[in-house]
Amino acid sequence: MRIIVYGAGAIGGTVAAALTLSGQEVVGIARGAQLKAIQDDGLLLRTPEKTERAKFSCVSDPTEIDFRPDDAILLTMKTQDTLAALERLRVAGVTGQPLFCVQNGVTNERLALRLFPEVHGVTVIMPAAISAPGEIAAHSVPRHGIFDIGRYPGGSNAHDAKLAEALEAANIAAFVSQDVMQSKYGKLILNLSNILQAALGLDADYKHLEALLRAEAEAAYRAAGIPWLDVGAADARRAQLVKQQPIAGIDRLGSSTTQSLARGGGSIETDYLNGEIVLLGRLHGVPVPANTYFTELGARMAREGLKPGAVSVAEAEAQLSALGALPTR
Ligand SMILES: NC(=O)C1=CN([C@@H]2O[C@H](COP(=O)(O)OP(=O)(O)OC[C@H]3O[C@@H](n4cnc5c(N)ncnc54)[C@H](OP(=O)(O)O)[C@@H]3O)[C@@H](O)[C@H]2O)C=CC1
Ligand SMILES: CC(C)(CO)C(=O)C(=O)O
Repeated sequence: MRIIVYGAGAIGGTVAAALTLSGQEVVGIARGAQLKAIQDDGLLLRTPEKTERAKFSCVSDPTEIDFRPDDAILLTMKTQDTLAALERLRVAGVTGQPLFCVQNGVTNERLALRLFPEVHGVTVIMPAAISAPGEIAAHSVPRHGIFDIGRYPGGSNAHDAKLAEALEAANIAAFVSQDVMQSKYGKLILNLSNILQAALGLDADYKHLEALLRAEAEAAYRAAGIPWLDVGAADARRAQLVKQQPIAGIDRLGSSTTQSLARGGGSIETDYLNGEIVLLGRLHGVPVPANTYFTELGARMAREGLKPGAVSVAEAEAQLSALGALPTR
């Protein structure tokens, strides 16, 4: 098996580097400064314990790859970039190869299954960031992360087992799941806070707003009949396998959404995180004003190039009160 990592950023870069360092054949797909850096000198994987350089082949588009029947393709771009990437895979002649959505949210698998038959979901617990072009900071020890892996929409097959084996050899804890979407819906509840941190800042006190977003999500899930699995603090595997630690010389890590706003690339994943709850609310008649407000705020911040922390908690509270999502003070 060869592993194609499409989107060699924070998660894709960690996975591509760790797999390469374990002896696995990897081809990355990247763009911009990240592509140039990887092509020039590989990817530097920095962890709290060590720094290692991984050299693997990296291209700018799937059409540069001569795909083989036993390739496994990992999608590791943010959700707003998935559809364009899937279309490029189709142009490149990918057909029945397994496609793994190593991404947050629950939209990617459905998008992929429209175009490809062998789609798998992966729930990603892996705090990581691009610290500079060609350099990834992976903050978790003793493992780089925990992945739950399963076939979409349910069950599992030999492709899941094979990928899990390769990831385990690369220090990523991998568990084959018979219902991976349950854990992805659980992870989505955690990711509703991404925009809180991104908009209000790393040190803001937004626990009350987090509770609001989660309560709306749980009401929407119940109305839609969607089961979910708690993969937060209640997940006993975390304490053993993913302890987030600082890396000398690297600034404090923010969520993937904070990273997007800090980079200012003009797009954000919030439409597919909090926006998923907005969609469910609209489909099932459940009021979700707080998720709607933060989804629209995320879009505005990306559009206007606002940096993380540009909005105050008081401003967000005032807007939410006006929408009836919070009691008026
Ligand atoms: N970072 C984290 O700690 C975690 C992230 N996740 C999830 O993992 C997924 C990936 O996030 P993350 O790694 O943070 O994102 P990043 O933005 O760090 O990495 C994605 C990379 O893919 C590149 N890319 C996108 N489209 C293409 C394309 N068509 N061709 C080539 N390269 C492309 C992006 O380039 P460009 O920058 O130019 O857009 C970027 O370098 C998301 O769903 C996220 O929510 C899950 C858990 C933790
Ligand atoms: C939950 C969290 C914040 C963990 O890294 C994440 O999934 C993200 O950064 O998107």
